[in-house]
Amino acid sequence: MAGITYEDFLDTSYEPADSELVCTFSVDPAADMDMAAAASRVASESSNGTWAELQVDGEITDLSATAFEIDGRRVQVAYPDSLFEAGNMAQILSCIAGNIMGMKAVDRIRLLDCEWPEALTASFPGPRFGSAVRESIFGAGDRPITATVPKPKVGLSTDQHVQVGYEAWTGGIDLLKDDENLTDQPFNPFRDRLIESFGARDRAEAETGEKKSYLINVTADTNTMLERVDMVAEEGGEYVMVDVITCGWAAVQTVRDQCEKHDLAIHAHRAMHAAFDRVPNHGVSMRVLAQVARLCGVDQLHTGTADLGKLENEDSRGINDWLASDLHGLRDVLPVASGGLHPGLVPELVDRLGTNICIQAGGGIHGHPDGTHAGAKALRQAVDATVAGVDLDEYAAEHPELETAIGKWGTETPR
Ligand SMILES: O=C(O)[C@H](O)COP(=O)(O)O
Ligand SMILES: [Mg+2]
Repeated sequence: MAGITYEDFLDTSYEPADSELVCTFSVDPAADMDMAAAASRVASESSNGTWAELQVDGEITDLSATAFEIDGRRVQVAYPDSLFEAGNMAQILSCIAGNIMGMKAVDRIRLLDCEWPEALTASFPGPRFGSAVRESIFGAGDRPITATVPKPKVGLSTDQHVQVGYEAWTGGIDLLKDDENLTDQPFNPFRDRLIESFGARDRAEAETGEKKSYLINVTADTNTMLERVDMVAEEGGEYVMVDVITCGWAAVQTVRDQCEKHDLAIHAHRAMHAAFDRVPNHGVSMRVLAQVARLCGVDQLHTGTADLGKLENEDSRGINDWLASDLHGLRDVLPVASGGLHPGLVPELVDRLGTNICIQAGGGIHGHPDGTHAGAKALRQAVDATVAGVDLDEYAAEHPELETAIGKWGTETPR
């Protein structure tokens, strides 16, 4: 490294090797810095450089990254394979989305996209099931699967929560889901909720003849999560739910290993993703967070509602397409559209995102004027009509629950 300066990390004639991880950034240099200097500092600080010219005795492995493309504010950097510890997502992110995010050489920097090389990809398990859950668990054929999260998101007692789940299941919903901030609070303890919900699930299955399942939120410190994963398996579940951003990717990787032992699928809620991806031109894009989630092995991931719901989202369609695309043989991930959805939005949602999705509604079911059971029926009716290619108003004329939902919310996008 002796005598190496920032400029040595910039080479616009460089062609990345297939084995390298290529990252695309948006870079706004600091006011007193030109783009070439900022780009070389990005490559330097995220691989083996620092602010000073280093004096190192003897030979060391050259793990320098190379900024090889600058196009406007778009900068591409190639990282040598040997910079990374195989299968260690925390270490990878500490390189490509680490110190550079706060470096004074840039005003703003956003990691937009990654091209994952084969060997690094193969060091991760990827999803155990992916979108195959739609068919293998629910036999859903061409239709999106549906989920609901009881509201209010916290405060319902176990009995109340379970009753809401039962009414939703028997109304036609496939999946009951915990909300992101419901785990094991005294008003609704995890173990009681798990056992009583599975009892209600069994009754709902017997009553409807349909498969029903439950996304119970195991999010906690990692050891506790592993105990909860074991508990879900022992009691006969198919899934666990994890708040993947707040608990961190290392924990997700550990949960993924435990789920492999029990044949459980992972539903990934993305609460706090917007802290990374909402500010323009800074942070880590949802596209990259989704890539990381797929590598770490979640089966279902919240990726937004294609601008139809209550939450801001980045390019749901593009992210979903990436989750379905080939990634050196890794399984795909089922996208979950959630946040402010209701029956009237279903046709447009399916038009924008297709049917290989999970449609989830909380308020759009439990806010139905006739209650949860009617709300669940209305959502399922909207899905069935959409998949059959029948106009929603026409279908509603024969289905009073849907008619009431459309009468209340129409096709409006909530805030
Ligand atoms: O966790 C979620 O995705 C939200 O709780 C969905 O709730 P909403 O449908 O009421 O917006
Ligand atoms: Mg929620």
